[in-house]
Amino acid sequence: MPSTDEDLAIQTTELRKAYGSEVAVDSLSLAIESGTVYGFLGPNGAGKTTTMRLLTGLTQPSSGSVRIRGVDVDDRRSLAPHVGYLPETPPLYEEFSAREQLEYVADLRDIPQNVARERIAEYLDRFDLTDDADKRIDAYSKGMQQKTAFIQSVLHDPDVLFLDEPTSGLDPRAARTIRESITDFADTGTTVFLSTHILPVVEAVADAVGVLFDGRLVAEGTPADVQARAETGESGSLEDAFLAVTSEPDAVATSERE
Ligand SMILES: Nc1ncnc2c1ncn2[C@@H]1O[C@H](COP(=O)(O)OP(=O)(O)OP(=O)(O)O)[C@@H](O)[C@H]1O
Repeated sequence: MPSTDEDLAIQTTELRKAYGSEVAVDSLSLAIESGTVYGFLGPNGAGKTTTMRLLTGLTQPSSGSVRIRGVDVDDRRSLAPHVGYLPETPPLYEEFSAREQLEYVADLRDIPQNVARERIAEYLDRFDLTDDADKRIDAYSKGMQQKTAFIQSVLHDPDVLFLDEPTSGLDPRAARTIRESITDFADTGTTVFLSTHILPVVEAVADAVGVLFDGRLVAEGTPADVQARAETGESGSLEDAFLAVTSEPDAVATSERE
């Protein structure tokens, strides 16, 4: 059954972003249904972070449009309660402890204090941060900061979650906790837009994959579809497919349009 606009958590139409003569994102049309975990892949400089910033309204497009849950992305007041974003460089107050940071974000998000305290305690425990929760963030390792940043992006239970390299700097246990959290969110209907270079993470959690190359979407579908279309053979991994479609973008883009 064709999806209607209301079923779409993320919809972009002919999205384009240029910085001077440099076109970072071009002709990007996405239609991502609610509850999907969408793995967004692409080599360095392909335009993934720019896309994330467009999808979260932090950057204005040169042309094209973005709708989140059917609402124009510029309507930030309506969307803020529903959207979570873990950027590449997360904003954390280094002089705060993780607990203070999370309580501060909970307050900004209007989460009632008793609910916030309970939720924060659960997440700190889940991410093995309880013992360090009252230390200043500037004394944290990169991984501890990343875990704190992940928690702050999901504290308000968003319907649409944007994650830019969420497992960056994390040890295997913490990375697994993030993967499990993504799956748990998806099970409760959250849409997760996940940008990462770590293909096994995408293979483990994504229902759909989009591959960006030079600002354009060169392949899209289920991980199995993308592998099949890249003609990497039955034993081909997502990595093989990624390498194939990001070296011959024209061929795949053409087959996508047929
Ligand atoms: N603020 C900016 N001003 C000028 N050019 C920019 C700006 N932001 C991004 N670009 C350019 O846009 C292109 C896409 O960059 P972007 O950071 O979106 O890529 P990416 O896929 O996230 O890369 P990586 O995987 O390395 O993080 C690059 O050529 C980059 O130099």
